[in-house]
Amino acid sequence: MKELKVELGERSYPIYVGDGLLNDIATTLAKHKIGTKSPLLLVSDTNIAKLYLEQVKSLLEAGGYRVATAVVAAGEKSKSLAVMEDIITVALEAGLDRNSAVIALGGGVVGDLAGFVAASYMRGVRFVQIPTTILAHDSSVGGKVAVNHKLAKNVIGAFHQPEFVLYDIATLKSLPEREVRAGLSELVKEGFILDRGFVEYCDANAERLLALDSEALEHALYIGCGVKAKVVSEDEKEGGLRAILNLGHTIGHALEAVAGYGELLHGEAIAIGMVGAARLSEKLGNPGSIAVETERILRKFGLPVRIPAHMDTDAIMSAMMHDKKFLEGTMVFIIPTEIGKVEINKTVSIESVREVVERLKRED
Ligand SMILES: NC(=O)c1ccc[n+]([C@@H]2O[C@H](COP(=O)([O-])OP(=O)(O)OC[C@H]3O[C@@H](n4cnc5c(N)ncnc54)[C@H](O)[C@@H]3O)[C@@H](O)[C@H]2O)c1
Ligand SMILES: O=C(O)C(=O)C[C@@H](O)[C@H](O)[C@H](O)COP(=O)(O)O
Ligand SMILES: [Zn+2]
Repeated sequence: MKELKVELGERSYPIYVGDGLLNDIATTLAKHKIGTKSPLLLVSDTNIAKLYLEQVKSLLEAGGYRVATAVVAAGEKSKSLAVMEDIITVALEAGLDRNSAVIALGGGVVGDLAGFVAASYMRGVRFVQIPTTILAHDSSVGGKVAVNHKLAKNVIGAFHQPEFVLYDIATLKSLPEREVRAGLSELVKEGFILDRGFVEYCDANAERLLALDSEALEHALYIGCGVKAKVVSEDEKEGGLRAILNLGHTIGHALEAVAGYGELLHGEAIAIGMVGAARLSEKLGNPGSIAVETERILRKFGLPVRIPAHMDTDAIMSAMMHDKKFLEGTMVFIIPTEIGKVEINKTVSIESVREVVERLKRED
C-alpha cells in the first residue's frame, strides 16, 4: 500500500492506494475515529452496487457498524438536487445523526453527490471516499462536492473534505473500456498541468494503462493523486493556483451541459477541452507543437479530440459563460505554455474561443 497526504492543517487526511484495501474498510474507519454508535450511510450507483455493495456492507457490519444504503441510477444525471433529496430521505429514515458518516463507494458521480449530501446533512457530517474509477483519483481528493444545474455543471456545491480516501485498485478491473479511457484523460491531465515526466510515462505506458496492468496503474494513480494533493494542499478553495486543475474544463463542462449530461463522459469532454486550450495557447503565441502533442497523446488513449459537429456553437459559448472562472465579464482560461506547464490567463478573447470551437467542429 502507498500513502499520500493532503495537508490542510486540522483537516489533513490520507489517501491510501493499493490492491485489496477494501478488506480493511472497517478497521480504517475505526482508526479514523468513526465509531459504531451512529449509523453509516453507504452511497453507490446501480452498476457498482451489483459488484461491490454487499461486500462492503458485510465488511462494515462485521466490524460492528449499522449501515443504511442508497443506490442511485448510474450516470451523470444522478448528480441532481432531486436525487440528493432522495438520499437525504434515506439518511433521515435510517436515523443518521451528526456523528454519522457518509461513505461514497463509486466514481466521481457518487463521490460528488454523496459528498454534497455529507456537506449539507444536518449542516455537515463526516465523509469517506472509496473511489472505484480511474477518473475518481481526481474527484475523491480535494473536497469539491456538487450537483449539476441543467444550465451548468457543478454550480450547486461546497468544499467538504473527506476523512480519508481508500483507493482499492482491484475494483478498477471491472471498469468498462470507455470508462477506462475517460479516466485516463483526467489522469494524463495531472501531467499536462504540472509534470512533463508523468506525461512521458503515460505516453510510454499507454498500452499497459489501457490494459489495466496493476503495477502501471498503481504507479500512475499514486502520481496523479500526488499532483492533486499537492495543488489542493496549497490552495484548498481555489483562491488562485487550484484553478490549474481545471485545464480543459471551461470548454469541457460546456460540452457536457450542451450535449445533455452523460452523453459525453466527463473525461471525454475534458479531452476535447484540453485540445481546445492547447489551440488557444497557439493563438496566444505559444508553439503549435503543444496542441499537436496534446492531441497525439489523447488519441493514443482512444479519446475524442473534436467537438461533435451537430453541437450548437452559440449554446456552447453561452454555457461557457456560466463557468466558475468567468469573472466580471472576463474569461479566465488555463493555458498550456509547454507540455507539463500551464498558466492562468485572463487575456483570451471570446472571439478566439469561438474560432477554436468552430474549428474543432469542422476538422476530422
Ligand atoms: N470533485 C472533483 O474534484 C471532481 C474531479 C473530477 C471529476 N469530477 C466529477 O466526476 C464525475 C465523473 O466521474 P466518473 O468518470 O468516475 O463517472 P461515474 O461516477 O459516472 O462512473 C463511470 C461509470 O462507471 C461505473 N463504474 C464505477 N466504478 C466501476 C467499477 N469499479 N466497475 C465497473 N463499473 C464501474 C459507474 O456505474 C458509471 O456507469 C463527473 O460528474 C465530474 O464532474 C469531480
Ligand atoms: O479539483 C479541482 O479543483 C478540479 O478542477 C478538478 C476537476 O477535474 C473537476 O472536474 C472539478 O469538479 C471541476 O471543478 P469546477 O469547480 O470547475 O466545477
Ligand atoms: Zn474534471
